[in-house]
Amino acid sequence: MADHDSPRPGPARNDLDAQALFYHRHPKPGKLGVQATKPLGNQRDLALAYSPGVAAPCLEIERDPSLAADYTGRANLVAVVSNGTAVLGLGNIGPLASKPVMEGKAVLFKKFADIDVFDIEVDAVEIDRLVDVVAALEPTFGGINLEDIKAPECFEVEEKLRARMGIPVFHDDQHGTAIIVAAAVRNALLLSDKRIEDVRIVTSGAGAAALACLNLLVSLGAKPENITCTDIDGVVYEGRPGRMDRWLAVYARKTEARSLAEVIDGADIFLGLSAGGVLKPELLEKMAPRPLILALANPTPEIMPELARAVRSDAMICTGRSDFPNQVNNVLCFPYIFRGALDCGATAINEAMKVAAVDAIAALAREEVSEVAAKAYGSETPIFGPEYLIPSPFDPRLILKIAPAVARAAEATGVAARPVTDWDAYLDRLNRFVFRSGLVMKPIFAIGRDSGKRVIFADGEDERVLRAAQVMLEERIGVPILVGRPSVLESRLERFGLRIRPGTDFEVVNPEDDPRYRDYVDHYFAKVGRLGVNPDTARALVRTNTTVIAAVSVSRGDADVMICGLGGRFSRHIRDIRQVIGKAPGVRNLSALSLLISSERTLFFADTYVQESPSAECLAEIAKLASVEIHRFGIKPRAALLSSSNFGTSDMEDAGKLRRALALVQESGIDMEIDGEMHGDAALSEELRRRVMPETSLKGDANLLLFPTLDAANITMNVVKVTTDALHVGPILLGTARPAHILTPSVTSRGVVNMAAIAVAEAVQKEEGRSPTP
Ligand SMILES: NC(=O)C1=CN([C@@H]2O[C@H](COP(=O)(O)OP(=O)(O)OC[C@H]3O[C@@H](n4cnc5c(N)ncnc54)[C@H](OP(=O)(O)O)[C@@H]3O)[C@@H](O)[C@H]2O)C=CC1
Ligand SMILES: CC(=O)C(=O)O
Ligand SMILES: [Mg+2]
Repeated sequence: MADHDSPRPGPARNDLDAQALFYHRHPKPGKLGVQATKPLGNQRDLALAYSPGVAAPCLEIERDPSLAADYTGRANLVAVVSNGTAVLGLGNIGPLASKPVMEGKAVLFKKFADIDVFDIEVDAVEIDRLVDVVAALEPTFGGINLEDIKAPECFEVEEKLRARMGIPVFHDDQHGTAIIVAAAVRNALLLSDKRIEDVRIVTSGAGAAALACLNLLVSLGAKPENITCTDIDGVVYEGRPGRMDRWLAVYARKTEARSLAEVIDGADIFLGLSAGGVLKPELLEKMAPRPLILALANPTPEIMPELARAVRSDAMICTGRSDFPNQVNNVLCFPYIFRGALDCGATAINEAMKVAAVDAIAALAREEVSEVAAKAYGSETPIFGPEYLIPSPFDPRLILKIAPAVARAAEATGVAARPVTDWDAYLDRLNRFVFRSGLVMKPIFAIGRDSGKRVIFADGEDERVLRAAQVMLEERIGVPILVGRPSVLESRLERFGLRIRPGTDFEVVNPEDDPRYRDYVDHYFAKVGRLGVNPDTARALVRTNTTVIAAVSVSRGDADVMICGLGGRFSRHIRDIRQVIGKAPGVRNLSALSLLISSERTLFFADTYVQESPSAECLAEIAKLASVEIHRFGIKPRAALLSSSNFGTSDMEDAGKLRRALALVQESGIDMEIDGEMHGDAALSEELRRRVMPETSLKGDANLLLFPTLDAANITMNVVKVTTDALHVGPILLGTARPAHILTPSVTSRGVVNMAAIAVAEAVQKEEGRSPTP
């Protein structure tokens, strides 16, 4: 094994570490698995997948190697390769310890661009050994993403591999970072009205990332003579003793200056890719007007934005972190540049493709933000300016802009082995990916962030709620109020290693002893006194029934939204909510919507929990309420009324009911795509649907499935959930006067957070009077 500079044994050092360890360990160790993409259910499948059938594709590929893209997963498979010599800011921790980072990169590739990854940690510090190992992997992969390999070795490793391999080789820490930096520089210079040819650049850091950034900036017009590098030993000057390889020598200057303080005078751009805190605020005073400060060291930038801002109010500031504006991080680039490269069978990622990525990213920040993209940014639509120089990593347009730009550049420069032929179909495929990825919840979190909405949890003592409450506080998506006994809450928080504490971090409603008890009883009795509940029972329920307590709290305005149902029967919880919170004005019936997010689709189902056999009127109302909810996710609802009858093939009572519901929705003038009654497969395939109903008013695949009965909806939803390994979000209770949701006993803590976020988003939009309307 390699020598490791800084082994870090021992227990978690802080609360985030503890959570990260738990996250990586449960429910299965690690972040990755392998999934089969073909059925293997019978003897015939086995004969096709393996011997003897597998011989046919083998021989085809032997005859024509390019067919590997048609018969294997190679064309969508990238190796994330590291030898662990420069892992994030952790240094040389070795290949084994780097594995969580490489698995992490793999997950980002998959989530943001649907690219499959094998993470390859190689025990090889010597350049030639590493190069030999990676080059020998060419038959397996469509691309190589080198990661966290230290400078200057990384330069030679990449150079040699690019020369030897016929697939893209891309050192992410160099070029991914450089592309984002170049996009930020381009936009900042537009705002400060400066030309790249004229600007003076000073770096802190002269490693993999810094030198690659400078090379790209020079190729875009920056003048080498306007650039000065500094590193841990100060200014990089000609003849300096110590490391002076051919990559660094390009930027070694003839100068008597020896420190950052001596060279920052008049600089337009500070490029920090070194270590936290190295840029002292007083140095900023010397910079040119409207300077750009790229303080990109992770996790602590070279200077914290607030310190920089205090000295230079005219500065534009970027960091590598997500908690400040202008996050310059290579995650904004590597998934999409590989997407474009793989989709055209690129044999390399060349300069033109990198520049295309820079152009696409920079232009995206200057574009007006669409309604859907705005959801990635929270309630405030970003406007191009000093606080928004580059897009957020969650901007759904990134893949749609960068991948095609890169593929076009590959084609134009002759490195596309399989050029895209049908651009409309390609863009359509990328679009569909964006909306079926796990980013579905992102707009909901963005709406609720920093809203300060108070979420009361009836099951405050439940471990899942305690974990969820901590996440909510960290993610700033609402202020939790927990119904529970303070001593129990304290001891459980301690036991689960959670940091939050009652009183300081969240409010508690103690059912055994709360000063508001009498007021709550009065409030409750006023609601249920004429529903068969006598005063004694009301008093007892306000002590013992935590759903009643939460509902009264929301009804009185002590909380904005409520979450219950982690235990007990749905029917009891909904009775309490009905009685205390009631229905929204104009709503005739409460109903429930469930969301399933799988790798293939995002599907909403209704009514999964409340109305046993909804009437046509009720179904029409469900369609309308569900449509409002789906709009909140930034998704355009496309509804299908499902039946065993396909456009009039049956006269069964339920089929007639669905036809009446369709007519009611259409008559009501609601602007939504809806059709039916139809079979489930016709709903999910426009092609099948058009075969029997060419005039269908529903375009594409339905994403809202409406059922004639609760049984049908609930059974289908659960079967789909298990067979597609989907994430269930819900049930989302529709039609209440204030947001109130009843979870199911199998919910996870992540499910609790998701539902709290949905409730908060609903409260925010209702308050703003801009609840999306169909
Ligand atoms: N935001 C983003 O997307 C990315 C951020 N980074 C960040 O950039 C930094 C460098 O990464 P990378 O280039 O891969 O690493 P390297 O190890 O290749 O380079 C680090 C460079 O920083 C210099 N340096 C270290 N400490 C100091 C200091 N106290 N003062 C001045 N210079 C110093 C080093 O000098 P010497 O060689 O003499 O020690 C070296 O030149 C890390 O903090 C990393 O987190 C990196 C990639 C992407
Ligand atoms: C962001 C990244 O790749 C790094 O810090 O190494
Ligand atoms: Mg890295």
